[in-house]
Amino acid sequence: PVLKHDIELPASVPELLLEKHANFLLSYGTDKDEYMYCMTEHMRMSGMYWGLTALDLMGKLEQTNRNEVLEFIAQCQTESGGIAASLQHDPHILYTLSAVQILCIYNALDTIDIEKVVKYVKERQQPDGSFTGDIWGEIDMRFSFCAVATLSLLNRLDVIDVEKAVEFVMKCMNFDGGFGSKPGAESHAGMIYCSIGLLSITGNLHLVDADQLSWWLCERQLPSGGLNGRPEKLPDVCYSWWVLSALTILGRLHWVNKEQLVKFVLACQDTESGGFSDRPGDIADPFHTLFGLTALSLLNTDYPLKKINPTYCMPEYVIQRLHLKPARLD
Ligand SMILES: COc1ccc(S(=O)(=O)N2Cc3cc(C#N)ccc3N(Cc3cncn3C)C[C@H]2Cc2ccccc2)cc1
Ligand SMILES: [Zn+2]
Repeated sequence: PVLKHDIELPASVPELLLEKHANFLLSYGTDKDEYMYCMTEHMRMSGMYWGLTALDLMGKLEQTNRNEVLEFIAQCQTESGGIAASLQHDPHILYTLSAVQILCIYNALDTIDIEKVVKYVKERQQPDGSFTGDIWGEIDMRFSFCAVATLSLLNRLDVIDVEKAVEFVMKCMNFDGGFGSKPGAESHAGMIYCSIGLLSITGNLHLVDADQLSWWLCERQLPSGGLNGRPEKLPDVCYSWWVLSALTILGRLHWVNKEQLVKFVLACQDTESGGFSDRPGDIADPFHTLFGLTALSLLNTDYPLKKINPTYCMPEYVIQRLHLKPARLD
């Protein structure tokens, strides 16, 4: 039987509904007893990072409540130095990165105790170079990226063993040129973004086979123009980010069909509520709204969006303000 791994795009797709997306994000999760507000509490810090980065790309950051966000982040830093997703939650490296990203965008790093954040991240590194997400010990290459991205944003990469960190990432490389979450795990676009991002920050892109890996990444594009995360999977707008950012760092963004992908991304807009969903017709959320906008930013469309930095997934002007120069292959 022919398995269906793609979708049909509608004949015509809407232009970028920028104002609708801004309103969708500005009002998302404000109603405290709304279902989504409760469901997203466990990842609130990341949800705020996705929303604020998307709003900044659209030039709407001044419409956000800066003081309220900074106050919330200060309250989420725990005794350990790590930062939690929400009040009374346990700290985790995922949310520590999201918090530091938000503070860099607001240019307000003095809101938290930087030294204690640095100590928390340093404590996550294992003898084999890998990183745990929190004190419970789960190892995942995503956490290596979070650790290196966080410390480099704070200009404190000196506190960890970068060479061992790179060594662990390279142990996660597979024969197809891709990367998995642990040594032996199958290649996945999200893990390729994390590994290439870490190699970009640490200046080790020479360790990968750019052609083989870029070929695997371009294989993610389907007839609908959308990108999936693994072979045989359906297209999803958030994979536009994982794949396009890695291809941009590898200097091979031009290998994807830009027109078809732009059409797919625009088809994922929710014309009623605003926001983007993973595929046309699904429910919009802040995560896919950010990654729909970052795809259009990376693809250099004529839409009025700020440039996104492919390594940090933060506005380019913020990375420049921090004097950071993550490596790219040209
Ligand atoms: C919709 O039920 C969910 C399921 C999981 C999660 S999650 O574990 O917190 N998380 C973040 C995430 C946030 C939102 C939003 N708003 C929506 C989805 C989504 N996914 C799930 C997803 C995305 N594409 C398809 N799928 C199924 C990724 C996941 C893992 C992830 C976390 C951080 C950075 C990258 C990836 C949240 C909601
Ligand atoms: Zn998705």
